[in-house]
Amino acid sequence: MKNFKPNIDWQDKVIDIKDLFKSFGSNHVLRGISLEVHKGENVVVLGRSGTGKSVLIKIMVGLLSPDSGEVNVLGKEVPTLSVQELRELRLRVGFCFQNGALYDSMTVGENLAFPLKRNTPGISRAKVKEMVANVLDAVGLSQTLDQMPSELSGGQRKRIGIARTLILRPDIMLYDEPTAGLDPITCTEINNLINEVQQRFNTTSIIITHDLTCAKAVGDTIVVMKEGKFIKRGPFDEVFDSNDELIREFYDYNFIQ
Ligand SMILES: Nc1ncnc2c1ncn2[C@@H]1O[C@H](COP(=O)(O)OP(=O)(O)OP(=O)(O)O)[C@@H](O)[C@H]1O
Repeated sequence: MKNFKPNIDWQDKVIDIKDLFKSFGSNHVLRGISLEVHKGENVVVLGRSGTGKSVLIKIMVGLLSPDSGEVNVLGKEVPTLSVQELRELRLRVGFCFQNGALYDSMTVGENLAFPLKRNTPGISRAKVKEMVANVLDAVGLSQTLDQMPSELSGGQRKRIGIARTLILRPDIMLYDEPTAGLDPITCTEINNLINEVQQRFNTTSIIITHDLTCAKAVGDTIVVMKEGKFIKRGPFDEVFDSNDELIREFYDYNFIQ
């Protein structure tokens, strides 16, 4: 449970998706998805493998186009955007990859400086240094500045991956399976970090996961996806305090893993 009250603006829809459909040939992946995400809200998308979570995320940032439906992200109708406009949008939507996607040949500090230098032409060395130090402090890993990624634990790599996304100060953070492959204690640390990011930077986040413990710890709202549709939506306790056959099935599946 969170030890703070998230500052969510329920009037401000940062993501507004209506009746989204997407098929690949005869594979009908998204079958009428609607989703509202508000400023400052952590929304968890729970669903088994292959239900279309990644397809949904890709449509949100214009990497795939929908067959029909509306996709509004940060006030922009994504399917109508030009290549340049999509580039600008993607800078405001930070994607945290499952494995952190760090460059093995660069130190932690260089890994963090890289996106900053690439996306902020003319930024001074002093400013880069300051921002790298700030973001490392935010993820609690200041001591790793000069280390190589290979010297980090799995959990530390995840934290640095999050820091590397955070350094561009995105409006939206997308976390893809943030706790996959981690032991329970490290999972808790990552869940805490996701909450700290929400509290400290007031970002809006979408967290894709199969992990119910993670969903419970970080989600203000949980949406459960099954066969291309959202079958439930609400706070964790509401969604899982349910005798609904479909939800029980998901719950049982999760704990057998
Ligand atoms: N570019 C594509 N071309 C054709 N089919 C695709 C494409 N991208 C995804 N799919 C199909 O869409 C379905 C949903 O895939 P998706 O990757 O979104 O699942 P997921 O819910 O993210 O699963 P996981 O949790 O395993 O990552 C799958 O059947 C996949 O094969």
